[in-house]
This record gives sequence, structure tokens and C-alpha cells, in this order.
Amino acid sequence: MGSLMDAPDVLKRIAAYKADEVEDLKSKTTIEALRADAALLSKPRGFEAAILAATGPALICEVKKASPSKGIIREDFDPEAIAKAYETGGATCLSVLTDGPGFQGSNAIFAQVRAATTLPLLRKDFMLDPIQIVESAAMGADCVLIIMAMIDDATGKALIDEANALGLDALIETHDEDELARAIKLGGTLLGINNRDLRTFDTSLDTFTRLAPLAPNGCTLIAESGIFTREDIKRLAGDGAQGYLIGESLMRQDDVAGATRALLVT
Ligand SMILES: O=C(O)c1ccccc1NCC(=O)[C@H](O)[C@H](O)COP(=O)(O)O
Repeated sequence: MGSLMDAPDVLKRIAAYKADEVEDLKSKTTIEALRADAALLSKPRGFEAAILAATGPALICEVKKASPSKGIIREDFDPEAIAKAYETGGATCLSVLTDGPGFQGSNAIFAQVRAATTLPLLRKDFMLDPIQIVESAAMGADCVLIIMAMIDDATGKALIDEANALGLDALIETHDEDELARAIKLGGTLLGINNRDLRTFDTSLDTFTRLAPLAPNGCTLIAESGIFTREDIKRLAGDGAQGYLIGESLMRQDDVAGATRALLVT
């Protein structure tokens, strides 16, 4: 028998429990209260700016214990140690999973990482409602992920507007021509192309190669998923990538700092 997180339809299942989580959040607080909490924090660190300023490949290294497609990725999961190792290894930014059911992430893990590093942080979760964007700002996130496959255009606009109002960057994730066209129409400039099809879990770098030429000049292109080697990065750079979101291949290493550094060697 398949698990709750098996493809296909994993996104539908995630959307269902995420809608419950949003209702739970709204029962405990208000968007205004979260906005006030966010206003007490220092300004977000520029996530996209850090990627554009990187002198070598801009690695966005992911802190994730598990995923629906791979199950448990790292048993000895110490978010603080991993964040420090990524920073020592030369990461430009970090991505932190906060989704519980699919990734064994949490807001507490995000807080641990935030306390351990000064690198700009992406809160990686499934955004369906503007209150989650404000919650992310109140947690000290610098960037939020918006997955086009999970939302309609009206929701996308509301999420992007909220991120802009709070000074957060928004990484708009796409996987096919239609999602990319919708993201561009919504004014997204930090565009993720996910090599993993979240409906089937099939992963191929050819997705980035196919879609990157369709993005307008001036966008910052992030290649996501399935990146394992320096050769992968060289190939994706040749196809126009300016940043690389890498999770599994680094999370499985004993020497996380060394493995991160090795991806930066030219
Ligand atoms: O990876 C999954 O199983 C997954 C399932 C459902 C929604 C999202 C999912 N993954 C998010 C990602 O794409 C990755 O965490 C991220 O891009 C890093 O990928 P990787 O380097 O392959 O771990």
C-alpha cells in the first residue's frame, strides 16, 4: 500500500493539510498581529541580491531531513550544525523546510537555523494564503517560495503582493511552459525552474535546459532539484542558471562543508 506522500496527487494532499494548517494559524493569531511581529525584526537580508553578488556559483543549500520522494534523507539531522557547515563551505543562501508531514520540517527548525547563520534564508513551505507570507516575515525569513503548480493566478498575485509589501523576495517555482508563462505574467523576477516534476517525482536537468530560454532578460534564474556534481552546475550555468537549489546530494554527505566547497571548485 502506498504512503500518504506517494506521487501522484501529492500536491493535492499537501494542499489539503496546508489549508487546515492555515485555518489553525488563523484561529490562533491574526495577520495584523503577525505584521506587527515582523515589523519588530530587522529588514530582510536581500536573498536575490546575495545571489546576484556571488562571485562563484550561488548555492542555495537546503536544510531538509526527509522528503515525500526520498523518505528519510538524513538520520542524524542537526539543523544548526548543517547550517554552519553550509556557511563554512561557501553557500550563498540557505533553504529551510518547515513543512512537517512531508519533510519533517518545522518553524522551530527554521528558528534554529536562523540563530546559527547570517546567510539569507528561504522559508520553504507551501504557500496558499497571504497570512503564511506574513508569518514567514515574522519568523525572520528573507525569501518565500511560491509554487505555481499549487495556486491560481489570483492567489499568486495576492502572495507576491504581500511579499513585496514586506520587503521579502519571492522565489516563484515553475516546472513547465504554462507555469513559467503564468509566473512571468504575475511579474515574478526570481524564477525557480524545478527539475523535479512534483506530480510524478521524475527529475531531469533537461527541464531547466528546455525552459530557461523562455524567461525574459532581467530575470534571475534558479535551477532546483536533482543537482549532484560540479559538472551539473557547469551545465546549468551554460543554460543560464544564476543560482542552484541543492538539497539531497549535500544532506547525504558526512562532510557537508567539504561537499559544499567541492561544488564551488572551478
Ligand atoms: O522532493 C520531493 O519529494 C517533493 C515532493 C513534493 C513537493 C516538493 C518536493 N520537493 C521540493 C524540492 O523540489 C526540493 O526540496 C528542492 O528543489 C531540492 O531538491 P534536491 O536537491 O533534489 O533535494
